[in-house]
Amino acid sequence: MLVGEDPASVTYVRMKRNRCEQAGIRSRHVALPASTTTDDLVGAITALSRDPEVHGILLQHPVGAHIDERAAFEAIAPEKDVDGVTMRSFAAMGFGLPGFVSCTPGGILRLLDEYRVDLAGKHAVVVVGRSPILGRPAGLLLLGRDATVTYCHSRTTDLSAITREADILVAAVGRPRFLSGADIKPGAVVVDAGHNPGNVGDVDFASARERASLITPVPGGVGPMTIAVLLAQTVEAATGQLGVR
Ligand SMILES: Nc1nc(=O)c2c([nH]1)NC[C@@H]1CN(c3ccc(C(=O)N[C@@H](CCC(=O)O)C(=O)O)cc3)C=[N+]21
Repeated sequence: MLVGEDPASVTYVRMKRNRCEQAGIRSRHVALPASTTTDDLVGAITALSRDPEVHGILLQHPVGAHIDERAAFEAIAPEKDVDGVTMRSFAAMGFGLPGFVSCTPGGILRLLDEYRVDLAGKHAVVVVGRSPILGRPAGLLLLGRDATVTYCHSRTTDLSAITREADILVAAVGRPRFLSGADIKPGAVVVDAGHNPGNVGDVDFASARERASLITPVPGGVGPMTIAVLLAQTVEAATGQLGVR
């Protein structure tokens, strides 16, 4: 689902739908005009929430500034919240209870697990931007795995001094090449969750790879994991709703 015509958003929606198709999951793209109001959007999502043919709903963030995005997210039925964006999903994740997680943070954890990155007791620094579905939930998931979590942001004093203490550094700022080798502790694991125009991450890969023991590239790092988690949670939602498990 899409509000407005931001070209990056259009690309992401297309990628997600392609991957659904490859996985045999039918997808419906509900493109709404830029003039859509909060009421229109909540109405459209409520209809999908009630539609028994639909098992998962993703509202592509960000929506236009004139729209109450939170109200729109909350119109997603909890059992269809495959992107983990509702307050209920967020709270469950924060409490370490089962439920759908935000796809990018979920993908980051899957990636770290796959590469056997030890999290317990490690200092994880998450540099957050303005996305409600990325940095904050990523920190909560890391906390749930017993990492010592520090959140940094654009107003953090001496950011680099903190990132240089990170065993695991998650960049989720949304600013191209915001972090580089000088901000990284030698041997750190660097996760670049940034997606900026032109497929540029939040980390300057060339200098960062000199210091990091493991580092995710952009493209080909976190992005495909986001989509993998989306598909996995959609299958889980469908099997749950169809009672086939
Ligand atoms: N409610 C919501 N949930 C999201 O998960 C969400 C969203 N809104 N809004 C937009 C961002 C962006 N996003 C991406 C997912 C995959 C790639 C991805 O797979 N990228 C490829 C790039 C492929 C290419 O263009 O070459 C890669 O990193 O390798 C990128 C970006 C999900 N988002």
